[in-house]
Amino acid sequence: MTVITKVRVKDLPLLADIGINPDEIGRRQPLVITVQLLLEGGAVEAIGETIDYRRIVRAAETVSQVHIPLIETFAHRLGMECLAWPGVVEACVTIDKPFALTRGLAGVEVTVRR
Ligand SMILES: Nc1nc2c(c(=O)[nH]1)N=C([C@H](O)[C@@H](O)CO)CN2
Repeated sequence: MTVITKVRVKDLPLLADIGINPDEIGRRQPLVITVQLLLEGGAVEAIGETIDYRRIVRAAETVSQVHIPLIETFAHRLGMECLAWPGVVEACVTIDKPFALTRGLAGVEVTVRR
């Protein structure tokens, strides 16, 4: 039997100093972030055998503290941080930037894998 465990934080709203345009530097804009982590190992019976999803929120908040030009870079940095945690073999980070376009919703998805 195979057990596949994924831990997810979905649609986390976050303010970040993000953007390639000069007027986007030094101010914070809303992002909506979803992170899904794939864990190795079997059935989870205790919090110590998984990733506390509050840790994902804290990591996203930490990445949002510095200016990052591209949402791809933000997603990659957050994914790499999560991948360094015990038992995480894959991190998929989706970021939407709700006010980037006057029409449509801009977003990216970055997956990093061990
Ligand atoms: N693929 C991307 N395209 C663009 C990004 C981005 O992060 N990834 N960012 C911008 C600007 O910062 C935009 O949000 C405002 O003009 C443009 N294109």
